[in-house]
Amino acid sequence: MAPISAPHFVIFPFMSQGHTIPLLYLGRLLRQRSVAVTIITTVGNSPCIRDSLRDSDIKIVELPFPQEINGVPPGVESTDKLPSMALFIPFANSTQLMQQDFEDTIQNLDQSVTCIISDTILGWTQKSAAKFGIPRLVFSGMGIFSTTMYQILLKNRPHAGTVSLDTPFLIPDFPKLKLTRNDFDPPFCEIEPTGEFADFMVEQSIAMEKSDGLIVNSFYDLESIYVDYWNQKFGPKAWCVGPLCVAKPQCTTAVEKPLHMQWLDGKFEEGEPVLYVSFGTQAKLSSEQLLEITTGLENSQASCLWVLRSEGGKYLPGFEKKVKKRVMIVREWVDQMEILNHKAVKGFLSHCGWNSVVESLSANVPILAFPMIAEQHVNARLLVEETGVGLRISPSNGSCRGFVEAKEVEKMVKELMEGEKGMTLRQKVEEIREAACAATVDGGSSWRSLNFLIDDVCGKRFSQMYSYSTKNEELLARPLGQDILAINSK
Ligand SMILES: O=c1ccn([C@@H]2O[C@H](COP(=O)(O)OP(=O)(O)O[C@H]3O[C@H](CO)[C@@H](O)[C@H](O)[C@H]3O)[C@@H](O)[C@H]2O)c(=O)[nH]1
Repeated sequence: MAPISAPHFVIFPFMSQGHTIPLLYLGRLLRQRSVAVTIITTVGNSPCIRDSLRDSDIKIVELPFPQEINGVPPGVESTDKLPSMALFIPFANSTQLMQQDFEDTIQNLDQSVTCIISDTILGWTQKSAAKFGIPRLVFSGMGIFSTTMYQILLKNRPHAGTVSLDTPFLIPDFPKLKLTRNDFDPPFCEIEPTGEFADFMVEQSIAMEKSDGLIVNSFYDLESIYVDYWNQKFGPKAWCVGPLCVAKPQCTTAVEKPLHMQWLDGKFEEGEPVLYVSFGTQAKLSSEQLLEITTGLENSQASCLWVLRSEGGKYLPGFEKKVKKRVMIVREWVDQMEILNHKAVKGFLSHCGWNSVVESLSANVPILAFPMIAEQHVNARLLVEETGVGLRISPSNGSCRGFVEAKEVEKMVKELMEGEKGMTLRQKVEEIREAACAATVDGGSSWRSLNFLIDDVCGKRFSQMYSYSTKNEELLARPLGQDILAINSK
């Protein structure tokens, strides 16, 4: 009889906070199902990952990050530390130089590899997976609505006849949906996208199509028609296994509450609702835009907790003094989930990065959308027009993309925090939160989807040996018999 061996998934996140954090949660969910997990990362990113997984037995393997990459300062191994997003392509392309080390690692791990889960931006890993005959599942970090819209744009070109970036066009098969080219980030807003970014993304897209599945940090009820559509028209098969943030462990060690959490406690005691403000880890605001936002927040009279690290310190000292009682500015990394789940937080002024979206909805917090880059404008459409869980701040030029004035920020913050529209949103957000919870508990759609995914990758054998449960934290997948055959002997 072959040796007993449980499935072993190798997870290789892209070096970017918004792409890594959800995959660490996924690793935890796989561990809860008795799947062995190895995370591949770089030397520079590993301390952070090790710290975040310190309570877990997930294995972490470090590979050296390529050196002397055109324009990328030495030591920068994560996109949020890039001095400019213009360096994104050299940074992302340089990861291909890790291929040999990655393949050596795959071959030399103690346990044979059942499946590779890697980021869409690490498209080259598809070739490595194919070389060893290992299934590769892709993770892009995006929701399936935006993924589908980008794919429709690429394949069906519904925007081909538009005269301007703001001319609305219909989306085939979705007659109620209208988008503009400005919903898509450059170069995809062009009718014929060209250049190194376009070429790079087409390459990643081809690698995705050759892969064995797409893991989505979402849940079926949130984007059901787009999940079905994707699975019928495109592929690879989308597995909605989120919100992955449900796997975030509770902090059990007694640590002193950070000042901003104490401030939130105080606001809650005063009965003062708080707007949480954060624009994620990648977007950069111009100092002019920052000034409009600060003025708008100040005039709205709302209490705000604003996480603002690198952007425009130039304008903020004065602002901080003026609004000291109502606005708390935090300049370091925060536990965003903890903030969103605080009882005082009643709204989120957000850039609509997908993780922030799912975290906010899971915490029952409606969103005031201020999209900036990447697929965030498309996410904002989903939240505001498709799902009714958000309001949107509109630029003054009538487009969905452009400069936002202070009076618009003020008006929309008031509407979200005190207005009727804000009230209506809250009911819808509550419904979505309930659906998100239902999806992830035992028997829910995401819970089942992850179990089916494991079965699918393991050739249906795993569930015959294990009954899944996420309730027992000690032994979450219960072996039904002792004679477990090798699931993936090489
Ligand atoms: O101080 C902080 C700042 C961020 N976060 C976390 O960092 C993640 C940020 O992710 P996201 O909200 O998606 O923002 P970005 O990092 O900007 O996301 C990039 O990646 C996402 C996933 O692909 C895309 O949806 C976005 O458009 C893209 O900008 C979330 O889990 C946050 O909870 C913290 O915990 N503390």
